Amino acid sequence: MKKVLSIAGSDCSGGAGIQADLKTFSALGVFGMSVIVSVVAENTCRVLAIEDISPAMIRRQLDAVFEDITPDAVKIGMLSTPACMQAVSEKLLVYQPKNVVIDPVMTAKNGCPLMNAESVKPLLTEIVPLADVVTPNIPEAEIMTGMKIHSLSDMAEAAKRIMTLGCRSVVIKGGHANGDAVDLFYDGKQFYPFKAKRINTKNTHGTGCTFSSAIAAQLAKDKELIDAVSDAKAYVTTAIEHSLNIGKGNGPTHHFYDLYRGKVTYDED
Ligand SMILES: Nc1ncnc2c1ncn2[C@@H]1O[C@H](COP(=O)(O)OP(=O)(O)O)[C@@H](O)[C@H]1O
Ligand SMILES: Cc1ncc(COP(=O)(O)O)c(N)n1
Repeated sequence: MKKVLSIAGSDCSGGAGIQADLKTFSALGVFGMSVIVSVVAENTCRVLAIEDISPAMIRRQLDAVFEDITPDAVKIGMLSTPACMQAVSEKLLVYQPKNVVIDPVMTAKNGCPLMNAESVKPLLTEIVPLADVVTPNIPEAEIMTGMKIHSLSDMAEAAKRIMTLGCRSVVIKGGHANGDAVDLFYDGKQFYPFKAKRINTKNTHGTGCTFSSAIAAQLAKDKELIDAVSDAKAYVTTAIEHSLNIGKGNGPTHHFYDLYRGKVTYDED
Protein backbone atom coordinates (compact mmCIF):
# COMPACT_ATOMS: atom_id res chain seq x y z
CA MET A 1 0.00 0.00 0.00
CA LYS A 2 1.37 3.42 -0.93
CA LYS A 3 1.37 6.01 1.88
CA VAL A 4 0.63 9.73 1.55
CA LEU A 5 1.00 12.45 4.20
CA SER A 6 -1.06 15.63 4.27
CA ILE A 7 0.35 18.61 6.19
CA ALA A 8 -2.56 21.04 6.39
CA GLY A 9 -5.37 22.64 8.39
CA SER A 10 -8.40 20.87 9.83
CA ASP A 11 -11.84 21.82 8.45
CA CYS A 12 -14.32 20.68 11.11
CA SER A 13 -17.17 20.78 8.55
CA GLY A 14 -15.41 18.03 6.58
CA GLY A 15 -15.29 19.55 3.09
CA ALA A 16 -11.77 20.95 2.75
CA GLY A 17 -8.36 20.76 4.44
CA ILE A 18 -7.11 17.55 6.06
CA GLN A 19 -10.59 16.00 5.88
CA ALA A 20 -10.86 16.41 2.08
CA ASP A 21 -7.28 15.18 1.72
CA LEU A 22 -7.88 11.96 3.67
CA LYS A 23 -11.13 11.26 1.77
CA THR A 24 -9.30 11.71 -1.53
CA PHE A 25 -6.48 9.39 -0.43
CA SER A 26 -8.96 6.68 0.56
CA ALA A 27 -10.95 6.96 -2.68
CA LEU A 28 -7.72 6.65 -4.67
CA GLY A 29 -6.49 3.61 -2.75
CA VAL A 30 -3.55 5.04 -0.79
CA PHE A 31 -3.00 5.08 3.00
CA GLY A 32 -3.51 8.62 4.33
CA MET A 33 -1.69 10.28 7.25
CA SER A 34 -2.01 13.83 8.59
CA VAL A 35 0.02 16.48 10.36
CA ILE A 36 -2.38 19.19 11.54
CA VAL A 37 -0.94 22.70 11.32
CA SER A 38 -4.04 24.74 12.26
CA VAL A 39 -7.49 23.93 13.59
CA VAL A 40 -10.06 25.97 11.66
CA ALA A 41 -13.58 26.47 13.00
CA GLU A 42 -15.25 26.79 9.60
CA ASN A 43 -18.25 25.59 7.62
CA THR A 44 -19.60 25.94 4.08
CA CYS A 45 -20.39 29.64 4.74
CA ARG A 46 -17.67 31.16 6.90
CA VAL A 47 -14.56 30.88 9.05
CA LEU A 48 -15.36 31.48 12.73
CA ALA A 49 -11.87 31.08 14.24
CA ILE A 50 -8.38 29.75 13.57
CA GLU A 51 -6.07 28.26 16.18
CA ASP A 52 -2.57 27.43 15.01
CA ILE A 53 -0.85 24.38 16.42
CA SER A 54 2.49 25.33 18.04
CA PRO A 55 5.58 24.99 15.83
CA ALA A 56 7.03 22.55 18.41
CA MET A 57 3.96 20.30 18.07
CA ILE A 58 4.10 20.50 14.26
CA ARG A 59 7.74 19.34 14.44
CA ARG A 60 6.81 16.48 16.83
CA GLN A 61 3.99 15.29 14.54
CA LEU A 62 6.41 15.25 11.60
CA ASP A 63 8.97 13.32 13.67
CA ALA A 64 6.28 10.84 14.73
CA VAL A 65 5.34 10.10 11.11
CA PHE A 66 8.82 10.02 9.59
CA GLU A 67 10.55 7.98 12.33
CA ASP A 68 8.08 5.17 11.67
CA ILE A 69 6.53 5.42 8.19
CA THR A 70 8.12 6.83 5.04
CA PRO A 71 5.46 8.55 2.91
CA ASP A 72 5.54 7.94 -0.85
CA ALA A 73 4.23 11.49 -1.33
CA VAL A 74 3.51 14.58 0.77
CA LYS A 75 0.79 17.15 0.17
CA ILE A 76 1.07 20.54 1.89
CA GLY A 77 -2.01 22.72 2.27
CA MET A 78 -2.83 25.59 4.66
CA LEU A 79 0.23 26.99 6.49
CA SER A 80 -1.01 30.14 8.21
CA THR A 81 2.06 31.76 9.79
CA PRO A 82 5.80 32.15 9.09
CA ALA A 83 6.47 30.06 12.24
CA CYS A 84 4.35 27.14 10.90
CA MET A 85 6.20 27.40 7.57
CA GLN A 86 9.56 27.40 9.32
CA ALA A 87 8.68 24.23 11.27
CA VAL A 88 7.51 22.42 8.12
CA SER A 89 10.41 23.47 5.89
CA GLU A 90 13.00 22.63 8.56
CA LYS A 91 11.69 19.08 8.97
CA LEU A 92 11.16 18.44 5.24
CA LEU A 93 14.78 19.46 4.62
CA VAL A 94 15.81 16.84 7.20
CA TYR A 95 13.50 14.03 6.01
CA GLN A 96 13.75 14.79 2.25
CA PRO A 97 10.44 13.16 1.21
CA LYS A 98 9.86 12.44 -2.45
CA ASN A 99 6.87 13.74 -4.42
CA VAL A 100 6.00 16.97 -2.61
CA VAL A 101 2.79 18.72 -3.78
CA ILE A 102 2.20 22.24 -2.43
CA ASP A 103 -1.21 23.89 -2.53
CA PRO A 104 -0.48 27.49 -1.42
CA VAL A 105 -3.82 27.98 0.36
CA MET A 106 -4.50 31.67 1.11
CA THR A 107 -8.28 32.08 1.49
CA ALA A 108 -11.39 29.94 1.92
CA LYS A 109 -14.00 29.82 -0.92
CA ASN A 110 -16.05 32.44 0.96
CA GLY A 111 -13.08 34.86 0.96
CA CYS A 112 -11.99 34.40 4.59
CA PRO A 113 -8.18 34.59 4.96
CA LEU A 114 -6.40 31.36 5.95
CA MET A 115 -2.83 32.67 5.59
CA ASN A 116 -1.33 35.79 7.23
CA ALA A 117 -0.10 38.52 4.88
CA GLU A 118 3.43 38.29 6.34
CA SER A 119 3.56 34.62 5.29
CA VAL A 120 3.79 35.39 1.56
CA LYS A 121 7.56 35.92 1.66
CA PRO A 122 8.44 32.69 3.54
CA LEU A 123 5.96 30.83 1.32
CA LEU A 124 7.95 31.90 -1.74
CA THR A 125 11.43 31.48 -0.27
CA GLU A 126 11.12 28.48 2.10
CA ILE A 127 8.11 26.41 1.03
CA VAL A 128 7.73 26.64 -2.77
CA PRO A 129 11.36 25.50 -3.44
CA LEU A 130 10.51 22.18 -1.71
CA ALA A 131 7.84 21.37 -4.30
CA ASP A 132 7.71 18.92 -7.15
CA VAL A 133 4.40 20.58 -8.05
CA VAL A 134 2.86 23.85 -6.80
CA THR A 135 -0.88 24.29 -7.44
CA PRO A 136 -2.00 27.93 -6.97
CA ASN A 137 -5.43 29.10 -8.04
CA ILE A 138 -5.58 32.36 -10.02
CA PRO A 139 -5.79 34.78 -7.03
CA GLU A 140 -2.94 32.90 -5.30
CA ALA A 141 -0.80 32.99 -8.47
CA GLU A 142 -1.46 36.75 -8.71
CA ILE A 143 -0.21 37.30 -5.15
CA MET A 144 2.81 35.03 -5.70
CA THR A 145 3.86 36.86 -8.88
CA GLY A 146 2.54 40.41 -8.40
CA MET A 147 0.83 40.26 -11.82
CA LYS A 148 -2.83 40.21 -12.87
CA ILE A 149 -4.11 37.11 -14.66
CA HIS A 150 -6.87 37.59 -17.26
CA SER A 151 -6.02 34.98 -19.93
CA LEU A 152 -4.29 31.68 -20.63
CA SER A 153 -1.18 33.56 -21.75
CA ASP A 154 -1.16 35.45 -18.42
CA MET A 155 -1.37 32.05 -16.69
CA ALA A 156 1.65 30.92 -18.73
CA GLU A 157 3.64 34.02 -17.74
CA ALA A 158 2.72 33.52 -14.05
CA ALA A 159 3.77 29.85 -14.27
CA LYS A 160 7.17 30.91 -15.67
CA ARG A 161 7.65 33.39 -12.82
CA ILE A 162 6.68 30.81 -10.17
CA MET A 163 9.18 28.33 -11.67
CA THR A 164 11.99 30.81 -10.97
CA LEU A 165 11.32 30.30 -7.23
CA GLY A 166 12.90 26.83 -7.52
CA CYS A 167 10.01 24.36 -7.73
CA ARG A 168 10.04 21.48 -10.25
CA SER A 169 6.69 22.24 -11.87
CA VAL A 170 3.55 24.31 -11.46
CA VAL A 171 -0.16 24.01 -12.26
CA ILE A 172 -2.15 27.24 -12.32
CA LYS A 173 -5.75 26.20 -11.66
CA GLY A 174 -8.49 27.87 -13.65
CA GLY A 175 -11.40 27.35 -11.27
CA HIS A 176 -11.67 31.13 -10.68
CA ALA A 177 -11.71 32.06 -14.40
CA ASN A 178 -14.77 32.29 -16.66
CA GLY A 179 -15.71 29.68 -19.25
CA ASP A 180 -14.23 26.18 -19.25
CA ALA A 181 -12.17 25.09 -16.22
CA VAL A 182 -8.69 25.12 -17.79
CA ASP A 183 -5.66 24.33 -15.62
CA LEU A 184 -2.21 25.07 -17.05
CA PHE A 185 0.67 22.71 -16.19
CA TYR A 186 4.27 23.86 -16.80
CA ASP A 187 7.35 21.70 -16.21
CA GLY A 188 9.89 24.35 -17.17
CA LYS A 189 9.97 23.16 -20.79
CA GLN A 190 6.43 22.87 -22.08
CA PHE A 191 2.92 24.05 -21.23
CA TYR A 192 0.09 21.52 -21.02
CA PRO A 193 -3.50 22.82 -20.68
CA PHE A 194 -6.00 20.48 -18.98
CA LYS A 195 -9.53 21.43 -19.87
CA ALA A 196 -12.88 20.36 -18.38
CA LYS A 197 -16.35 21.78 -18.97
CA ARG A 198 -17.30 24.23 -16.20
CA ILE A 199 -19.85 22.56 -13.93
CA ASN A 200 -22.63 24.89 -12.96
CA THR A 201 -22.62 24.50 -9.18
CA LYS A 202 -21.94 26.59 -6.08
CA ASN A 203 -20.69 23.46 -4.30
CA THR A 204 -16.93 23.85 -4.78
CA HIS A 205 -15.73 23.80 -1.16
CA GLY A 206 -12.54 21.73 -1.11
CA THR A 207 -11.86 21.54 -4.86
CA GLY A 208 -8.25 22.72 -4.52
CA CYS A 209 -7.56 20.37 -1.60
CA THR A 210 -9.07 17.48 -3.56
CA PHE A 211 -7.02 18.26 -6.69
CA SER A 212 -3.65 18.58 -4.91
CA SER A 213 -4.28 15.45 -2.82
CA ALA A 214 -5.20 13.50 -5.95
CA ILE A 215 -1.92 14.59 -7.59
CA ALA A 216 -0.02 13.42 -4.47
CA ALA A 217 -1.85 10.06 -4.48
CA GLN A 218 -1.01 9.48 -8.16
CA LEU A 219 2.65 10.46 -7.67
CA ALA A 220 2.82 8.02 -4.74
CA LYS A 221 1.67 5.35 -7.20
CA ASP A 222 4.75 6.16 -9.34
CA LYS A 223 2.91 8.06 -12.07
CA GLU A 224 4.86 10.65 -14.05
CA LEU A 225 4.07 14.28 -13.11
CA ILE A 226 2.06 14.95 -16.27
CA ASP A 227 -0.02 11.76 -15.85
CA ALA A 228 -0.59 12.47 -12.15
CA VAL A 229 -1.93 15.94 -12.99
CA SER A 230 -4.10 14.55 -15.79
CA ASP A 231 -5.61 11.85 -13.52
CA ALA A 232 -6.13 14.37 -10.70
CA LYS A 233 -8.00 16.68 -13.08
CA ALA A 234 -10.34 13.80 -14.02
CA TYR A 235 -10.79 12.95 -10.33
CA VAL A 236 -11.62 16.50 -9.20
CA THR A 237 -14.00 17.00 -12.13
CA THR A 238 -15.94 13.86 -11.11
CA ALA A 239 -15.86 14.93 -7.44
CA ILE A 240 -17.39 18.32 -8.42
CA GLU A 241 -19.96 16.68 -10.74
CA HIS A 242 -21.12 14.67 -7.72
CA SER A 243 -20.62 17.47 -5.17
CA LEU A 244 -23.04 17.56 -2.27
CA ASN A 245 -25.64 20.12 -1.38
CA ILE A 246 -24.65 19.95 2.28
CA GLY A 247 -24.69 23.13 4.38
CA LYS A 248 -26.05 26.58 3.56
CA GLY A 249 -23.06 27.87 1.55
CA ASN A 250 -20.58 26.24 -0.85
CA GLY A 251 -21.15 22.51 -0.42
CA PRO A 252 -18.28 19.98 -0.56
CA THR A 253 -16.83 17.75 -3.26
CA HIS A 254 -17.80 14.08 -3.03
CA HIS A 255 -15.28 11.25 -2.66
CA PHE A 256 -17.27 8.14 -3.39
CA TYR A 257 -15.20 5.09 -4.10
CA ASP A 258 -17.81 3.47 -6.36
CA LEU A 259 -17.60 6.43 -8.75
CA TYR A 260 -14.00 5.56 -9.47
CA ARG A 261 -14.30 1.77 -9.47
CA GLY A 262 -12.33 0.46 -12.39
CA LYS A 263 -10.03 3.46 -12.38
CA VAL A 264 -8.55 2.74 -8.94
CA THR A 265 -5.55 0.45 -8.69
CA TYR A 266 -4.12 -0.89 -5.43
CA ASP A 267 -0.48 -1.54 -4.90
CA GLU A 268 0.24 -4.33 -2.41
CA ASP A 269 3.74 -3.34 -1.22
N1 LIG B 1 -17.19 24.85 -11.56
C1 LIG B 1 -16.15 24.05 -11.91
N2 LIG B 1 -16.29 23.15 -12.90
C2 LIG B 1 -15.27 22.32 -13.24
N3 LIG B 1 -14.07 22.35 -12.65
C3 LIG B 1 -13.86 23.23 -11.65
C4 LIG B 1 -14.89 24.13 -11.23
N4 LIG B 1 -14.40 24.87 -10.20
C5 LIG B 1 -13.14 24.47 -10.00
N5 LIG B 1 -12.80 23.49 -10.88
C6 LIG B 1 -11.53 22.75 -10.93
O1 LIG B 1 -11.23 22.34 -9.59
C7 LIG B 1 -9.83 22.39 -9.38
C8 LIG B 1 -9.55 23.34 -8.23
O2 LIG B 1 -9.52 24.65 -8.75
P1 LIG B 1 -9.88 25.98 -7.98
O3 LIG B 1 -11.31 25.93 -7.57
O4 LIG B 1 -9.42 27.10 -8.84
O5 LIG B 1 -8.94 25.85 -6.70
P2 LIG B 1 -9.09 26.42 -5.22
O6 LIG B 1 -10.01 25.50 -4.48
O7 LIG B 1 -7.69 26.38 -4.72
O8 LIG B 1 -9.64 27.81 -5.33
C9 LIG B 1 -9.20 22.80 -10.72
O9 LIG B 1 -8.91 21.63 -11.44
C10 LIG B 1 -10.34 23.60 -11.37
O10 LIG B 1 -10.21 23.67 -12.78
C1 LIG C 1 -8.45 24.02 6.57
C2 LIG C 1 -8.70 24.48 5.19
N1 LIG C 1 -7.77 24.29 4.23
C3 LIG C 1 -8.00 24.72 2.96
C4 LIG C 1 -9.19 25.34 2.63
C5 LIG C 1 -9.41 25.84 1.22
O1 LIG C 1 -10.23 24.97 0.55
P1 LIG C 1 -10.43 24.91 -1.04
O2 LIG C 1 -9.96 23.55 -1.47
O3 LIG C 1 -11.87 25.12 -1.28
O4 LIG C 1 -9.58 26.01 -1.66
C6 LIG C 1 -10.15 25.51 3.64
N2 LIG C 1 -11.32 26.10 3.37
N3 LIG C 1 -9.88 25.07 4.91
